Amino acid sequence: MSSPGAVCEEGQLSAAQADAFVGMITAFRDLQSTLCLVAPPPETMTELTGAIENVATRLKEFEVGEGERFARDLGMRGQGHPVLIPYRVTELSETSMLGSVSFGLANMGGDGTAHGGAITMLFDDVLGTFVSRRGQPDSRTAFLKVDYRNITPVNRELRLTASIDRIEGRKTFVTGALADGDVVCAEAEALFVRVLPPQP
Ligand SMILES: CCCCCCCCCCCC(=O)SCCNC(=O)CCNC(=O)[C@H](O)C(C)(C)COP(=O)(O)OP(=O)(O)OC[C@H]1O[C@@H](n2cnc3c(N)ncnc32)[C@H](O)[C@@H]1OP(=O)(O)O
Repeated sequence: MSSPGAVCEEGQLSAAQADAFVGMITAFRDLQSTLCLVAPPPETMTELTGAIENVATRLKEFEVGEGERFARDLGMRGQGHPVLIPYRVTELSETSMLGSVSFGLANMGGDGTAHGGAITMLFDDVLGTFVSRRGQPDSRTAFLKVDYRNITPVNRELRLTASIDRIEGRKTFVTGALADGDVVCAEAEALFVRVLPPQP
């Protein structure tokens, strides 16, 4: 499966490495989504479990230390991580961000709608990355409040916004929203606190 074209700004990977890694992650996401749709016979599941275990065993040959792991290269906005939700940023200023996101079948809770936990994870990642780039690097989520205003459909391009509302010392207060056209799906409010050495 081909990748959608990795965004690797500020990352440490070359374009070729990023494209190949995102291609692998995209194939893995397709596997996760497909697993949510099927009802195979037991012998087929046993056979395929072996195939999946073989892939994991092969990949373990390439384990590296924390600073060298491709999935840690967060310049790829969720694209380069097997569990995070990939999103795109279309406009970025010092205090605001506009982007888009589409939840996949692997993020579904039920009836074609996104799982609430997946929505919260998206906000944590989007707002945390935004704060790190535009507010204060090395910040951690102190609190994250999410209001689920309407159902969030999967397999649909949604509008994603974020803004830094104020910075007080180590504290950055930020808000975000997810919308399907004119319908607000969810809103988030969060505080990120810059950690002090020797905090990990
Ligand atoms: C380029 C891409 C890069 C990479 C970008 C990375 C993107 C990924 C983002 C993911 C982010 C995460 O998920 S991070 C993982 C989830 N979060 C965590 O694990 C954090 C666990 N908690 C902690 O480590 C700690 O509690 C901290 C660091 C948040 C705060 O501890 P601290 O440093 O000792 O600070 P502390 O004195 O307690 O608080 C400092 C100030 O914040 C306030 N404060 C602290 N917690 C709260 C709170 N829950 N609600 C209200 N206010 C709070 C205090 O009142 C105080 O205000 P005042 O008295 O000064 O006024």
